[in-house]
Amino acid sequence: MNKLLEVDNLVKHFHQVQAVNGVSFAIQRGSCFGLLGPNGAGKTTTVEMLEGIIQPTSGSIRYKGEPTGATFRQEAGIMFQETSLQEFIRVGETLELFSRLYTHTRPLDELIERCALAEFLDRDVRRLSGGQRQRLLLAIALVNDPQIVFLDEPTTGLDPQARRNFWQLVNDIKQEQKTLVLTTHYMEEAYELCDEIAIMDHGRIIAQGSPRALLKKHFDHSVICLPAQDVPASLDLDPQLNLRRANGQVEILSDDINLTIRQLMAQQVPLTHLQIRSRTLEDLFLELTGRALRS
Ligand SMILES: Nc1ncnc2c1ncn2[C@@H]1O[C@H](COP(=O)(O)OP(=O)(O)OP(=O)(O)O)[C@@H](O)[C@H]1O
Repeated sequence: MNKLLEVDNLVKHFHQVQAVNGVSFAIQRGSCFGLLGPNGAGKTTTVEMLEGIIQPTSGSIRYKGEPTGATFRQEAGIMFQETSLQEFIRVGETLELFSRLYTHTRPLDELIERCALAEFLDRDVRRLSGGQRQRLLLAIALVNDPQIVFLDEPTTGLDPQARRNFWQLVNDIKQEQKTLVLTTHYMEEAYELCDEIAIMDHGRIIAQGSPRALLKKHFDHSVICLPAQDVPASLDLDPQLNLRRANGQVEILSDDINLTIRQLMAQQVPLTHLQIRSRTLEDLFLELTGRALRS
């Protein structure tokens, strides 16, 4: 049995707010499954139903083929967005406190090394940087040596370097064959970490698959980027080409780069600053919803 967690037609209504509107998916053992979407899409509500923190209005969740219960609670690790860490205590004491909650735990020394916490063990948890705090929260999620780990927007607010360091940690955990469920606003993060993603909007899944397969299915185009001042408003291109102007740039979606460049040259558009990029998951989101992921 390769499916560790199966979700069928999950719905959650908060009075008149329809936060989650019937989502279904299965998460394979040892994979990283990502839920992506903008603020309010329903990611946290979905994950909190999976974690058992809130009850679904309807729908089912099965872990190892059974409704989630005591086994799931012992075998799941949760990295909360805002775990309220006990104030006035130190990092090492915090880990000890959480490890006492479980019958089966992972050696703390190993966790401390894995999450690079050795230097901060005696530090008050209020004095940690954003990256250090996230590493501590991850260590807490791993304290019971879970088979499935939930990471809810684990890198929100971190600087790019701290984010990349955190990704390395998550990749190390993946190597241990743990199953991961990740929510994120960052398409780059999903591309880097996830084997499969579900893109959510308005409480529904609007696209699902591996990041590469999704890009391949939806896009066989490249994007030609030019400074806006180099591209005259009167430019006459193939009418099927999609051209958009934003932030001082012109972006042209093209499925035939050679032809598009010939058309630009024929109209004396300077190409000194031309750049060509592949389309990203960010573009995919824009295409599917007509909105940018981060507004
Ligand atoms: N306890 C609640 N009571 C009422 N409405 C809620 C509650 N929790 C969430 N919602 C609403 O449900 C919708 C989905 O919220 P949710 O937090 O799941 O989205 P999200 O995709 O996780 O967003 P974010 O990225 O901002 O965390 C939103 O409209 C939100 O306002």
